[in-house]
Amino acid sequence: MTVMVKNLSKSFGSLRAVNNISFTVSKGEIFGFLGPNGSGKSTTIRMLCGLLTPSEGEARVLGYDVYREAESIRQNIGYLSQHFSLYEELTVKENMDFYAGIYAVPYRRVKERIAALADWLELGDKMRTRAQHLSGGWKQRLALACALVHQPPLLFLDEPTAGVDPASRRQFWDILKELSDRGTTIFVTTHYMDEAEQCGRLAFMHQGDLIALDSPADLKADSGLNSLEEVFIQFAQGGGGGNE
Ligand SMILES: Nc1ncnc2c1ncn2[C@@H]1O[C@H](COP(=O)(O)OP(=O)(O)OP(=O)(O)O)[C@@H](O)[C@H]1O
Repeated sequence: MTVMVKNLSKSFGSLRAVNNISFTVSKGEIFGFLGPNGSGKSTTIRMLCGLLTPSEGEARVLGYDVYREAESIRQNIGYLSQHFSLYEELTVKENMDFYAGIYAVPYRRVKERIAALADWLELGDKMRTRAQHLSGGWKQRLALACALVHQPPLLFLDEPTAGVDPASRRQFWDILKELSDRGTTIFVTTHYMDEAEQCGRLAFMHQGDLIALDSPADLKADSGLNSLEEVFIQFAQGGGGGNE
């Protein structure tokens, strides 16, 4: 099991941001994590990435315990958020080199690794371009390359396509699908329902609770609604139709 979460909670003072959630994610799955603003998605991701200590419950990521082995989790996962940090003054290649260093990619492997990623993500003719001169879609693609430079078996994406144009978003999802076909597990939050539709399973968060977890097709069938958009709105309004 790539991710195992059992009765996990996080409180900030009297606010219960994540309330007793449980689920598992299997290798190679594209797992969509949905919910309205403030429902606890980022807090959950931060706990699973080893960036925030839970208040209660259990979680293991790639077999590592989130309480005792947070550093191992951070070194072995890929993480990309909407606020991806590229070094604007550095070129595409220098950014990738920098992240290879952060993730301790063995020196003798760095060159081939970067060349393979550049080739696959079609960054080859932009290697000497400074990040600041790239468009939004290309910046995001470079950020993905940086997040993959250590070949993580699990990639966390927190609203990775916010502010990216539709064509680039579609290309980005083609890349995610290819990654998943190769066995990389993808854990992704999004507010775009066309993206949610591409996930194998979707989890819905509502005020810290996990209120539904199923495939897009079964979520629609069980609620009797035609679109994920409608399912989302129903869950967001009252948590109705959940399986708890
Ligand atoms: N460090 C913190 N201290 C206090 N409260 C926090 C902290 N981090 C998050 N919260 C609160 O916890 C709740 C859940 O927030 P979280 O960011 O996990 O939601 P989200 O589902 O990711 O929302 P969004 O879609 O806006 O990113 C919110 O009420 C938020 O204000």
